[in-house]
Amino acid sequence: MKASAPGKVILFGEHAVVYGRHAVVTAINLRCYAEALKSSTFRIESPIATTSLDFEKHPYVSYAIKRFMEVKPIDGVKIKIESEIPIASGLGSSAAVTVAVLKALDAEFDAGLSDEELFELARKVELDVQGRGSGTDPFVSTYGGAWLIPERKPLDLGEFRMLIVNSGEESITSEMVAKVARLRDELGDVVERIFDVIDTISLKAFAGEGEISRLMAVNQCMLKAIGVSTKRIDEIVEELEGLGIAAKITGAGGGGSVVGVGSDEALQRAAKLFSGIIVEPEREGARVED
Ligand SMILES: Nc1ncnc2c1ncn2[C@@H]1O[C@H](COP(=O)(O)OP(=O)(O)O)[C@@H](O)[C@H]1O
Ligand SMILES: C[C@@](O)(CCOP(=O)(O)O)CC(=O)O
Ligand SMILES: [Mg+2]
Repeated sequence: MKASAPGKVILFGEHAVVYGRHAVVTAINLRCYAEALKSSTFRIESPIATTSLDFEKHPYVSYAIKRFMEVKPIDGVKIKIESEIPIASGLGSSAAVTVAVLKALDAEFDAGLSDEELFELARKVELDVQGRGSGTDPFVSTYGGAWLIPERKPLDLGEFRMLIVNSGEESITSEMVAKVARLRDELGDVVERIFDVIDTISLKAFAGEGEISRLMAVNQCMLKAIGVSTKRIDEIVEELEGLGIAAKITGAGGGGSVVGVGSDEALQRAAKLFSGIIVEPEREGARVED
């Protein structure tokens, strides 16, 4: 059986959300597709590699199968993955592949998982691989839509278009989350206060208070302060702002993507200049594909 799950854009609150602060997040119209077929052995085919269960080359997929087997033991499965979501780019490719694989396993082996049970398994997989995580990505890949996290308050973004510019540098979430944890251990209250500022920004943005471009600019400054921006990301942000586009890191940073918000005309022009893509909110989460 084949299933899919969407990627996501964190508009506000990444990293702070790992420590219980608010984030504003939306699923986007880029999806990861996974096919699961009963088999007597384990095989995983993806754009990355073809392996058996392999916790090095396919950590999220292998842990997803392992976690699924706690619910329903199986003798083997062949998993085939295709994805529209750039890998290690801050768009939640890890959660999307995890949720898509779990949804495909659920359908192929008729495990009868509810959305909440699917999310819980995906959240465990995120922790298995990353050690730390807010569960934001697994939640929004499972349920789709746009939300204020952690209360799961829905947000109607309508056709809110977002520009995604890839920095060309890989963003390895587990490494960036660990880097921020080290800084927090070192600076303690300083980092907590930065998280409080990001928390307030997310709440203001959700309430429609304050100019979104200012909120994004301050959020980006806070992400730079906790060490997850790069020279290239700073350049992209500055150049986009010069084109009248509000811009910030989306996701773990340390590379990956910058999200831009502005007029359709400005976004189209910038997409051409930066070879970026324009994405839209996605209402649908994990689903079985016909
Ligand atoms: N299409 C895919 N096929 C197999 N694994 C994938 C795929 N997309 C993402 N992954 C897994 O997710 C990891 C990237 O996750 P992460 O570092 O969290 O970046 P992102 O910001 O994309 O979530 C990859 O190293 C790989 O293990
Ligand atoms: C940095 C963080 O806030 C988001 C990570 O997003 P991504 O894996 O870079 O798409 C981590 C988390 O919320 O668990
Ligand atoms: Mg990730």
